[in-house]
Amino acid sequence: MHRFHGIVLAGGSSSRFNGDKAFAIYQSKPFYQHAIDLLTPLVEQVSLVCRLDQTNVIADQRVSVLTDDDRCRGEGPLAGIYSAMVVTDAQWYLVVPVDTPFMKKTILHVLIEQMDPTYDAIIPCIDGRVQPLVGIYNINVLAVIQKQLADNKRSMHQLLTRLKVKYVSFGDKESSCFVNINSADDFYRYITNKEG
Ligand SMILES: Nc1nc2c(ncn2[C@@H]2O[C@H](COP(=O)(O)OP(=O)(O)OP(=O)(O)O)[C@@H](O)[C@H]2O)c(=O)[nH]1
Repeated sequence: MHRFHGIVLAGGSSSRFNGDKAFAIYQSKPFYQHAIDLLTPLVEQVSLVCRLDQTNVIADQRVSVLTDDDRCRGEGPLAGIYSAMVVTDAQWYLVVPVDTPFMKKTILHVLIEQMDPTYDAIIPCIDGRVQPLVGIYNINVLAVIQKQLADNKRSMHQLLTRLKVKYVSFGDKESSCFVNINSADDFYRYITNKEG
């Protein structure tokens, strides 16, 4: 068993985006590569969990490319976390979504510093808003996730109510790191408009 594994969640349907968010380009690099760059120096191994149709396009030697387990394929971020945990062997999992291209290592370092074996998860909060897609989860949560999925409860927030969570607050200054690109409008507002 290794200690620390990274998970990039990339298998969403991008239904609010014009195209596949995983391949959207920011600073000349696809979003999925930003996420891999972020995790690679921090963990022992990285898994990227995506849809079947993405597997031929994702090219990065640094990661294991996985798809969702048959039992929960396409059932949301919880399915992605479950699918990586069930085929890997680690104590802790550092999770990032593919659509937060401004996330910084410094934020993840703060979460790592807060790791504590008496908790199930270490999760950031911005202005009291919980951000469960970026976080550290103990392997203990696998059984809880499995039960949630079996009960058709796919909400990450709902998962957190079942766990012992250490919340880590970040200030306003860091809120830009958590910006989520969901729509073409978000892409224009935060990327095209700024990059010119
Ligand atoms: N592996 C996997 N990842 C997922 C799944 N659903 C969402 N994700 C990822 O989880 C993160 C957050 O998901 P959403 O914001 O809902 O993104 P999305 O589902 O692609 O977008 P919408 O269809 O617009 O909701 C993104 O990084 C997605 O790629 C899934 O079923 N499996």
